[in-house]
Order: sequence, then structure tokens, then C-alpha cells
Amino acid sequence: MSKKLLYAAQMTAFDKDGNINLDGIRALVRYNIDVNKVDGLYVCGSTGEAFMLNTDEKKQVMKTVYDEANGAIDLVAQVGSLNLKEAKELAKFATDLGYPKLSAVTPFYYNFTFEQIKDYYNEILKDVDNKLLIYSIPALTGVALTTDQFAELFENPKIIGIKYTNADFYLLERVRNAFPDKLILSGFDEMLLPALALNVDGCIGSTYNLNAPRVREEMDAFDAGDIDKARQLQNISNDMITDLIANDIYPTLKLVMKHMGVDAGYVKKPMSHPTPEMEAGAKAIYEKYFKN
Ligand SMILES: CC(=O)N[C@@H]([C@@H](O)[C@H](O)[C@H](O)CO)[C@@H](O)CC(=O)C(=O)O
Repeated sequence: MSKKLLYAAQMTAFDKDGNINLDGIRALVRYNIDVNKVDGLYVCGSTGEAFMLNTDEKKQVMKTVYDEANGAIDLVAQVGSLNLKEAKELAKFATDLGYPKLSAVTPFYYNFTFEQIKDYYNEILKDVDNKLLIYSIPALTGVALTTDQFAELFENPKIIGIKYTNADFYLLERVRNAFPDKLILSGFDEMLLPALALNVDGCIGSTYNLNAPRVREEMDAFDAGDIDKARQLQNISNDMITDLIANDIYPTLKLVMKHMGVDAGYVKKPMSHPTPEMEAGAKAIYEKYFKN
């Protein structure tokens, strides 16, 4: 039976002033390995608030996660950046550290042409001996690649798959069938079950920092053909995700983690620091979905 892969999108702990907190990062990694039993971590992605970090901070996060994981799980370093020089530098840094996989968000903001996007990926990979997942998240980047464009990117043999954070299931079906040997990991946690139905290889997401055991159970139920059970578990997860989003998801993930015994610190401004209402909302989420 094929086991689906479960990756948590690693959070970055910060202090109140927005400085990275390496002890908090280590504690999050330990929880993901020891309690959540994830297959891997996606480091310096959206959940890691990496688009608000400078190069040195990203390197410190990558190094701290790598040291703490100590080879126990798979690691993917998200190196994408509008500054291509930085992306290349991070790709080399993560590869030299020993990261077995890289990922890079599609370049955004300037409405790059597809030729420019292709050149970006090939440049990032040119001088490194590593594999890469395309990070496709059209809702935040405005970049919606087509099946033919994915095919062109896959002409580079170092590009091994997609982190597919997209609600377009027609495209997902087309892409899955066009590239049966590529690694396709679903990125919207609330849409995992329909993505499983389209035969993704697994998932990467922010809420798995809290919810990995329930999601593992869902994926196992799906693999065993127990679709009713998988649907019930997705339903609970989606109630939880709806509550997280309503309470402001990024700070709330960290607040709920604190109830689980892991001090993940603060989010980085301009994200919002917790208000008393947010703290009460996070406590309620913890008690409703996670307290035994
Ligand atoms: C924008 C964003 O944060 N998306 C998350 C999801 O896990 C998302 O938080 C979740 O599905 C709730 O909408 C992931 O796709 C992103 C992610 O894993 C990452 O890059 O860190």
C-alpha cells in the first residue's frame, strides 16, 4: 500500500521585536519529529514567514532546522526570492548544508513572462547538484502555470515536482496524469481529500504543525479505501481550519502550539501580535480540537 507523505510547513519563532528565536525553532522541529511524526519539513516557506526575512536570517533558520532534524526526516528548503542572486545563494547554502530537496516559489509581483520564469528556475539550479519542487501558489503570486508550462519546466531534470497550493482541481487532474512520475504535494490543507482523490503523493501545510496525527489517520483511511472515515476526519480538520482562519491563522497557529507545550513565540510584523480576543480564540480551538 502506498504511504502518502506528510510534511509540515515549518514555522519560524520570533521574539516580540521580530528577531528570530532559534530555541523556539528547535522546539517546533522536535515536536514535528517526535509527536507529529511527519515525513518532512518545508522550511522558509509562507508559513515560515520567510518573505519577511533577510538572507542571513533565512540561513540561520535553514541551519537550525537542519541541525535539529539531524537526518531523521526529509527536508525541503524554500529558496525562491524576487532577488535571483539571493535565491541562488540560498540554493547553494542549503545544498552545501545537506538539504536533500529545494523548492522555489514562482517569481511574483512584476508579471514575469513564462520565459523569464523558466530562466529563473534554470538559473537557481544551474550551479547546484540538488532537486527542486516548484512552489505554485497562484492566489498569492498571481502566477498560474499551465500543464504545458509545467512540462517545459520539467525539461530540467532537476525539477522533480510541484508543491501545488491551488484550488484548481481540473488542472491538478491534468498535471497528475501528464506527469505520473513527478512528486505532487498538495498545499491547501482544507482541500486535502479531493487532492488525494486525484492521486497526489502527499501534502505540505501549515496546520499540520498542530493537526498531523489526524491528517495521517485521514490519509491512512483513504489508502485503505475507507472514504467515509477520511471524509469525517477532513470535516473535523476543516472546522478547525475555518476557526483558525477566523482567528487570524498565522498568530493563532503559534498560540495553539503554546497550549501544546511548544513556545513558538510571535509572528513577525506587519503580521498581528495577539490580542486578548485572539488568545481566547486560540484557547478555544485547542480545547475543541486537540485537548484529550
Ligand atoms: C498561504 C499558506 O500559508 N498556505 C499554506 C496552507 O497550509 C494554508 O495555511 C492552509 O491550507 C490554510 O488555508 C501552505 O500551502 C503554505 C506552506 O505550506 C508554506 O509555504 O509554508
